[in-house]
Amino acid sequence: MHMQSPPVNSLSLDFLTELCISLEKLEMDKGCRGLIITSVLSNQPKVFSAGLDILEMYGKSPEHCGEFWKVVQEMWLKFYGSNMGSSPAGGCLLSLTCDYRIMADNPRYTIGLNETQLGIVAPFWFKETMVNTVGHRNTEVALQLGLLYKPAEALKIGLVDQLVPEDQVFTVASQTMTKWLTIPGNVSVITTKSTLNLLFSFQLWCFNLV
Ligand SMILES: CC/C=C\C/C=C\C/C=C\C=C\CC(=O)SCCNC(=O)CCNC(=O)[C@H](O)C(C)(C)COP(=O)(O)OP(=O)(O)OC[C@H]1O[C@@H](n2cnc3c(N)ncnc32)[C@H](O)[C@@H]1OP(=O)(O)O
Repeated sequence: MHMQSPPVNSLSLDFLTELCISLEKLEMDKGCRGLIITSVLSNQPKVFSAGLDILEMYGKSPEHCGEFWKVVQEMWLKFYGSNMGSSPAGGCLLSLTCDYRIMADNPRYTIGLNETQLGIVAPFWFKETMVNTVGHRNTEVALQLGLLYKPAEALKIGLVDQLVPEDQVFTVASQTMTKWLTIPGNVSVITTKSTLNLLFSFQLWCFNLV
C-alpha cells in the first residue's frame, strides 16, 4: 500500500477513513496474507507519515473530534508490515502497529513518540505499544523527553528492525515479507499474534477502547 497524501501523509479524518476501508477490504480478501505499507511522497528526504493531522485537533466540533479519534483507534488495531522515512508521533504509532519495521538509513529521518515536545500526552495505548516494542525503560526515557531517534539509534533500542539503503527499502521489504509468508497457515500465525497481545487486549477492554 502506497501512502500518498501530500505534503507529509498527515493522518486526517479523510485519510484515516480511506486507510481503514482499504485495510478492511484486504482483510476480507482471502488471497491477501501480508501488507507492506510505504510512502510514495515525492519530497526528499521522504516522510513516512507526520502523524496525526494537527489541524484535526484544533477548533473542531466535539462530534468531529469523536469521529476522528475513533478512526485513529481503528487504524491502530489493523496494521501489519511497513517501511519508512520520518515517522513522528502518530506516524511512529502507525509503524509500531506493524510486525516488522524497515527504515531507510538516512540520518535526516527520525522516528519516535515526540508528544511531550509538543505539550501533549501520548495516550496510554500509544505508550503500551511502545513498551511492547522497546521495553519499559526505553519507553520511559523516550516518552518523557519526547525523543525522535535517528535510524541507528532507533535500531539500537529495537524501535526498528532493520536499516537499509534508501533505494533498497522496498526490495528488502518484499524479501522480508516473502520470508514471513513461508510460515504455514494463517491460523497459527494469527493465534500466536493474539496470544502475544492478550494482556494488552485485556487492558484495552478494561478501558472500554475495544
Ligand atoms: C481529536 C483528537 C482528540 C483527542 C486527542 C487527544 C490526545 C492526542 C494526544 C496525542 C496524539 C498525538 C499524536 C500526533 O501524531 S500529534 C502530531 C505530531 N506530529 C509532528 O510533530 C510532526 C510535525 N512535522 C514535522 O516534524 C515535519 O513536518 C516532518 C518531519 C514530518 C516533515 O518535515 P519537512 O521539512 O519535510 O516538511 P515541513 O515543511 O515541516 O511540513 C510541510 C507541510 O506539512 C505540514 N505538516 C507537517 N506536519 C503536519 C501534521 N502533523 N499535521 C498537519 N500538517 C502538518 C506543515 O505545516 C507544512 O505545511 P505548509 O506547507 O506550511 O502549509
